[in-house]
Formats: sequence, structure tokens, C-alpha cells
Amino acid sequence: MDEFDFINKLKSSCHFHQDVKVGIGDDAAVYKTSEHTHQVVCVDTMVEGVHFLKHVSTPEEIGYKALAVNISDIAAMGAIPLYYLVSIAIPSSWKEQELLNLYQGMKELANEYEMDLLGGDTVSTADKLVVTVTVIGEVNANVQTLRSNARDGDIVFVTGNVGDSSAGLALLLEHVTLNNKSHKEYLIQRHKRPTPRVKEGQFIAKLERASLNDISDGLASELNEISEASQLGITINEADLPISEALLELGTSHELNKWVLFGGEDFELVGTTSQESWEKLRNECEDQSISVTKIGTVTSDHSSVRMVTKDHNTITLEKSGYNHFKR
Ligand SMILES: Nc1ncnc2c1ncn2[C@@H]1O[C@H](COP(=O)(O)OP(=O)(O)O)[C@@H](O)[C@H]1O
Ligand SMILES: Cc1ncc(C[n+]2csc(CCOP(=O)(O)OP(=O)(O)O)c2C)c(N)n1
Ligand SMILES: [Mg+2]
Ligand SMILES: [Mg+2]
Ligand SMILES: [Mg+2]
Repeated sequence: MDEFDFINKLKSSCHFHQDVKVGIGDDAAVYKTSEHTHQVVCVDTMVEGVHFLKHVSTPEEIGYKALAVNISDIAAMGAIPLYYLVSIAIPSSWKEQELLNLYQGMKELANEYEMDLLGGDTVSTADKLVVTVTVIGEVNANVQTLRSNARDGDIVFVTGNVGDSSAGLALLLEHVTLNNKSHKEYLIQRHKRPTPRVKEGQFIAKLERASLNDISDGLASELNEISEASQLGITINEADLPISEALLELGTSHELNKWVLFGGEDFELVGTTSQESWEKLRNECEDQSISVTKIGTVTSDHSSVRMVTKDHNTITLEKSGYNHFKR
């Protein structure tokens, strides 16, 4: 079974309610609530052993990340987060204080965005902890930063740096080592405490048109989602990819590409917009010391995602990032 094929089979061609503006297939669903604003809702689950390990992350860190990954999907819709609900399936290996600490980790981030916890559900499970967070947000009625919004000639951009999170995980799992303590800590923090790019999403939402996706499964996978949804090709340049000093120190070029292109969980925003809007975005972000980098262009001459390597070869980037069931 393939995760993406399965989800495609769940899509319906119409909705009972006309107010549904975006259904299955983007980072969050959007439905009309008033003339001027729409509501945005998403849900992501984190499973012990699949998304986190109890012996490398504290309950606070796990809670923080469970909320952060959802706020990231809200940010990718150009929306702001308002409320959250938490469903939790608890095995006997988790004690009450650990669970309260997990909620404290969520609260820490919720306070930053002034989000209210509205409810949830509590059940038992045999073996592994499962945390499911739903976030409800709000977006300006005329904003649609959909994956399908790319156009021929667009600039492809990404916020922040890519690859840090999966390198941080490799460090946590002791698959690799790094002597520089501050670089090591930086990469691990990027894995455990990703920053949802809400402010960046707000800047992008002000552009005339933009496609947008957050990076959960890996840069190559998210670019393929934009390419598929927009039915256009994307070409990125390896030399332009924003890579942190810490990651450069850690990786040989083979490992670097694995982390940067296919690693996932960066929770940066990747998108496309017109040349004119890109100039505007770049200037605004520069004024606010926000990191956003041009990494490529959208093309109509093919329908795949390609990368021009540093030695000037063009390779196809398959949608082969993180795929549940295809491990
Ligand atoms: N089991 C499911 N039932 C219905 N919709 C789903 C299911 N799993 C995922 N989706 C929908 O498919 C789309 C893609 O999901 P996903 O790849 O998890 O997005 P993201 O990577 O942005 O979190 C979203 O619109 C999501 O709501
Ligand atoms: C123990 C462990 N192994 C592997 C990973 C890496 N990992 C787990 S899920 C995932 C992809 C993102 O999760 P997903 O549920 O697909 O999020 P979504 O795309 O729905 O936002 C990655 C890279 C991890 N975080 N922890
Ligand atoms: Mg997403
Ligand atoms: Mg999801
Ligand atoms: Mg997600």
C-alpha cells in the first residue's frame, strides 16, 4: 500500500456543503464562515516508535512537536492558528505526570500563538502512545496558498534551512557523530522543536498568488505534490539549496542530499510565486530578517521535479521522501 494512493482514493468530487472551499488534498481544509474570513482545519497524528522515541525525547518535546506540526500545516495555508483539540491513546508505560508534561509542551507553543485548547479524547491502548492534534485556524477569505497554484515561469522558494531535522534525528539515534557541541545541539533542536513558519506564511499570503506546502515528508516529496497538483514541472538547483553551517559540517555530499531532499520534518514552507511577487517577498523578508531562498523555477516543458546538480547534471527527484507503509 502507498500512503498517497490511499489518500487519493478517499477524495470525493463534490461536497454536500457549498461552503467547503478546500477538501482533501492540501495541508488543511478550508470552509467559508463569513464574507471576510474562512476557517481552516487540519489534523496530524504522532505515534511512539514512528514519529518519536521516549528514550530520546522528553514528554514536553513530544507535546511541543505534536502541536507544531499542525500549526505548520495551518501556516502552509497562509492562515493563523486559533484553537486545538487533542486525542490521546495511552499505554500503561506512560505515567500521569509524563502526560501532563506532554500537555505542558503543547501549552508552551500554544501560549506563543494565543491558542486555546478546546477539547479532545482520552483512551487506553496496548503498547505505544498515540497523540492526535486537530488545529483550527482562520484565513482571509481571498487567500488561497494552494499546492495547485503554481504557474509556468514561477520562482520556487523555501524558508529557512532544509535537512537539519533528519540530520538531528540521525545524531539522536547515533547513526552519525559530530564533535562540535553547539552544531550538534542546533541540529537536534531542529528535529525536536521545529518552528512553524506562521509569520512567513502570512507574508506569502499577502502576495497576489502563491502555491505553498510545508515540508513534513521531505523537500523532494513536497515539490512533487506542488508539481502534481499544478500539473507543471519544477527544476531546482542543488547549489541554491539553503543548508546550515552545522549540516555542512556533518555531511558528506551523499548524506547531505539524503537529508536535504528526502529527510523530512523540516517544517519549513516551500512554494512558488511570480517573478514580480518573489522580488516583493524577498525584499519584505530581508527587512524583517526572515530567511527565504530562491531554489528554482516552474516549467511547462515536463511534469516532473528535477534538480540541476552542482556538476551540471539534471536528475529527476522522485516523490520518495517519507511514506508510511513504504519503509
Ligand atoms: N485517513 C484520511 N482520511 C481522510 N483524509 C485524509 C486521510 N489522511 C490524509 N488525508 C488528507 O489528505 C491530505 C494530505 O494529507 P497529508 O499528506 O497527511 O498532509 P500533510 O503532509 O500536509 O500533513 C490532507 O488534505 C489530509 O486531510
Ligand atoms: C523514531 C523516528 N523515526 C523516524 C522519524 C522520521 N519521520 C517520522 S514520520 C516522518 C514524516 C512526517 O510525518 P507524517 O505523519 O507523514 O506527517 P504529515 O506529512 O502528515 O504532516 C518522518 C520524516 C522520526 N521522527 N522518528
Ligand atoms: Mg503539510
Ligand atoms: Mg498529515
Ligand atoms: Mg502535516
